[in-house]
Amino acid sequence: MVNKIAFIGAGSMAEAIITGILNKGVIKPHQVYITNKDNQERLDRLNIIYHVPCMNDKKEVMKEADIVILSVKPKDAQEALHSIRPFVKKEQLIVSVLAGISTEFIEEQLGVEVPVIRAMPNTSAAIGHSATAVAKGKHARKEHLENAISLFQTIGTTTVVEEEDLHAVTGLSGSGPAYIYYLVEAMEDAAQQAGLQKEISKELIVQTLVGAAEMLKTTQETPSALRKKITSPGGTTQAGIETLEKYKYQEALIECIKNAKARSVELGKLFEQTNP
Ligand SMILES: NC(=O)C1=CN([C@@H]2O[C@H](COP(=O)(O)OP(=O)(O)OC[C@H]3O[C@@H](n4cnc5c(N)ncnc54)[C@H](OP(=O)(O)O)[C@@H]3O)[C@@H](O)[C@H]2O)C=CC1
Ligand SMILES: O=C(O)[C@@H]1CCC=N1
Repeated sequence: MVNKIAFIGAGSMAEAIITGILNKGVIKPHQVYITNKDNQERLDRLNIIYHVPCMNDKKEVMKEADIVILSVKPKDAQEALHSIRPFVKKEQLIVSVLAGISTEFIEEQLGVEVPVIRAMPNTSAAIGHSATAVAKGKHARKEHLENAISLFQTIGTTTVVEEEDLHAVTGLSGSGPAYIYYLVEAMEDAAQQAGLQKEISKELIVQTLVGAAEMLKTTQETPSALRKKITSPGGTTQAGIETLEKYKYQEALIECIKNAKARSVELGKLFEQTNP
């Protein structure tokens, strides 16, 4: 049973996870402690919205926390880890959502044989629909992995992967929602240019995405088979898809995910270099 969760880092991802876990009701606001670097205004805002204890006191936030969620940017990893190092206990489970940063680095920087789980959720956690992947570090055992899975299960699906695969996962599903929002931005622009009212186009676009996602989830059919059913020879979809082919839409997406993965690898290399 989890009595206390500590968040080190209070940005977008922390807030998405906090919203998701509190909405489920399994964890109560008084069990979630949050700290950041120095942005008091942000802590006050989170306290007002979620009624969670927020403070600029790492010792107090870390004290008796069963799970510590690291949610700072990769560039701030070392400083944040050093700032909690004096308060980390071996019994605590450290869960990192940092892109690119290895469990080995976290273990080294904390200097204790603490169990570390590396996770890659996405911001759909806020509504219970994250696709999260998790991998365990050297000192993490089966029960630690199970605890992390239980936590992330409250905010969506959880998939166990090898740690080396988390770079690819980051490029695919960690960043993934942004690619979809980018697509929607373009669909909204196109709708506006075609003279559709904003409210009307919004409803149509969102339901089109929801419907397509549900079809992928509930039918046994491949995306390609589903696409072909919409594409009448000589029809409108064919005209649309031919335009996407002309602009190398699929190639662009493949390169997008490859580059996001490569950036995750790069972030690890950049920010795992220890400063003396
Ligand atoms: N956003 C997303 O969609 C996803 C993000 N992630 C990962 O989550 C992590 C956080 O990302 P995101 O929430 O977007 O980032 P944000 O910039 O929104 O938040 C970063 C937080 O870290 C805090 N911070 C910085 N330095 C320290 C420190 N030394 N001690 C304590 N807190 C510190 C900041 O505090 P202050 O404001 O005071 O500077 C801020 O609250 C990243 O590593 C990212 O790779 C993973 C999956 C998805
Ligand atoms: O852009 C980033 O680096 C983070 C990691 C996954 C999503 N956002």
